[in-house]
Amino acid sequence: MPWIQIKINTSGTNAEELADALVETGAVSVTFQDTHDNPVYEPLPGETRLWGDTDIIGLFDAETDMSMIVSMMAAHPLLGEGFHHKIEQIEDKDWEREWMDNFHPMRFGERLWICPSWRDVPDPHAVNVMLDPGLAFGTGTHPTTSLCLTWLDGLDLEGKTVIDFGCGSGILAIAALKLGAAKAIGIDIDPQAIQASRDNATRNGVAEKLELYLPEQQPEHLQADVVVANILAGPLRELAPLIRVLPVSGGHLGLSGILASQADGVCEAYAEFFELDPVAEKEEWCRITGKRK
Ligand SMILES: C[S@@+](CC[C@H](N)C(=O)[O-])C[C@H]1O[C@@H](n2cnc3c(N)ncnc32)[C@H](O)[C@@H]1O
Repeated sequence: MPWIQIKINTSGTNAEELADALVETGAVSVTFQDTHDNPVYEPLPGETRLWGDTDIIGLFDAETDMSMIVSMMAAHPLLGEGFHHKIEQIEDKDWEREWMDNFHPMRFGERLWICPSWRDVPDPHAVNVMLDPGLAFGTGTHPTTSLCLTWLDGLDLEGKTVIDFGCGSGILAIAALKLGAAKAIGIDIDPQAIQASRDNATRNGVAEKLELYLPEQQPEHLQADVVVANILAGPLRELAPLIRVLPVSGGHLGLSGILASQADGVCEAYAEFFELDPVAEKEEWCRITGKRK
C-alpha cells in the first residue's frame, strides 16, 4: 500500500510536542531524523543555516487529505502559517527501512531488554523481548511504553496473570510473560495490533500464554493480578468503570499514555478504588500506578 508522509523541520526542543500533535492529526507513525545526516540541509559555504536540527516525519495512509493536516499543523503555536514542510508519496518498504534503522536494543529496569527482531541481542543472559511492531504502536522508544516496561520489570510477575489493555505491538504483555507471568491477555481495538501481538508472541515463544481479543470479543468478567493500560488520558477516564474492575482485589494497576499535566484528572477517576503510588514522570508523560483496595 502506498503511504504519504509529511516532513516538518524544527528544533530538537520542539520535536516531541510537534510529534504528539502529528499523532493527534492521525499519523500512523512519527519518526525523527537528525538533519545533520541529510546533506540537503547542509548550508553552502557562506550561507546562514536556516534549518532546525530535526525533521519530524509523520506517516499517513495515501487517502489522507494532506491539505487538512497542513492546516491543522499550521494552527499549532510552535509552527504557524507557512511552516517548513515537505510532502512525499512513499512506498511501504521505504518507510519500514526508515524506522527499522532508528530502532535499537533498549534496556528497561534491571532485567529487561527490548530488541528489534532483526538485530543481535546485547546481553544473551538478560530477559530479551524480540520485537517487530509491524504497523502497531510499541517499540519502547516512546516514554509511555518505557514507563510501563520499567514498572513491569520492578514487579514480581512469577506465575501471575496480566492484562495489557491497548496492547499495540504486544510489547507489554510479552515483556510480562518473559518476566515470569503465567498468562497474559492483550486487548486492542485495532486488528493490526492483534496481528502484530500474535506475531511477536510467536517470535518470543510465548504464543500459548497470550490470549488476544478485540473489545467486542473480550470474555465477560475478565480479571488479572496485574493490569497495564497505555492508552490516552481521555479513554482512561471514560473507561475507568471498566478498567478499575480488571485487577483482582490487591492486584496492581499501571496506567500511562497520560501527559503529566493530565495526571490529576486520571488519578481522580481511580483514587476511590486504588491505593495510588506517587506519579512517575518521563519527559512530558507520566505513569499512574496503584493497588486495588
Ligand atoms: C499508545 S498505544 C500502546 C501500545 C503498547 N501497549 C505500548 O505500551 O507501547 C495504545 C494502543 O491502545 C489501543 N487502544 C486505544 N483505545 C483503545 C480502547 N478503547 N480499547 C482497547 N484498545 C485501545 C490503540 O489501538 C493502540 O494500539
